[in-house]
Amino acid sequence: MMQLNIVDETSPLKAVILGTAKSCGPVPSPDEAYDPKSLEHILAGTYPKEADMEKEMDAFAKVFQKYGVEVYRPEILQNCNQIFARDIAFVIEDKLFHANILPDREREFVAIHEVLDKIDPNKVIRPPEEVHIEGGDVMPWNDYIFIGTYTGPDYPDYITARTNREAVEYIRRMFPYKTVKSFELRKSNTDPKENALHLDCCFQPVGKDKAILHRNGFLLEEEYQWLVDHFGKDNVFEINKDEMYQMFSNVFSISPEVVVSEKGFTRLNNWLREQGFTVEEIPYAEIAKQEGLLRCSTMPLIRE
Ligand SMILES: NC(=O)NCCC[C@H](N)C(=O)O
Repeated sequence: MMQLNIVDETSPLKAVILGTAKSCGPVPSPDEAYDPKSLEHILAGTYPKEADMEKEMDAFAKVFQKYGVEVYRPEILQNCNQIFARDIAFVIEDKLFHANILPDREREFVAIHEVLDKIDPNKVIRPPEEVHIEGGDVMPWNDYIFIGTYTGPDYPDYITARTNREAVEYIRRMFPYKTVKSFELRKSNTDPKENALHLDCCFQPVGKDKAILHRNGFLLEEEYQWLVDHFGKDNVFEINKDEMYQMFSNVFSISPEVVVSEKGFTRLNNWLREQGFTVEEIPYAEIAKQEGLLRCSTMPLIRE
């Protein structure tokens, strides 16, 4: 049996699911897109090619190999985009939650059966139907659980709003001894620069006490300010609109000292190195065209 353990975003990684770009299907039609950045590239004729994305994911897998991380891959489903393993499930402490994801993406979950078979069935939990939640919005951070949400009355109009009020209440009920802190995110179905698709598209902790953050991703100034105060202004790397669009906040921590990042994120990578991090740079700009990057492509199972 696999003993799951995730209580933060950065402790040394032991086991992870990494998505796959294999057999991800033809270029979607504009009405099949479920995020504005994919839509932009579909319309411009620049949607990423499977072979290019596979190369990027291979580079990511090699970094895991270098650090001795056990990597699981989903079973390949025909013509199914399975790159973003993050959203289909998430682990908090020793439990794996089966996300109530956008219906367009539900098919992706069954493909991780190799991992599910190794987990005590009592530790695999499916929230009730009214709880909409995706792993990109969920971040355990020691005594806290951070959750990105959108609770406006027009929630049903946004295909980019994936985690609702019921989800925040549900996680509070499941973890009464943790502080569940929710953040209202800015949503747009059409403009990727005005859309924080998930919390990890505008914020992520790195190391033990630092964070990458984008103010405009948050709808409420006081919630953004809470994060600045929590980490301390000097520990926050503020990114601009274009950097959020490039997915600067979606790097991935292998440990408190090692961060995997995109090779073109020069300003961020320099800052990380100045702070003492080892930065493992890989190419990931093709996958970035689908409004997801490195954190989105992983689903951590065990951190030490
Ligand atoms: N955690 C994430 O932000 N995941 C990225 C998911 C991108 C995918 N195109 C989606 O819209 O679901």
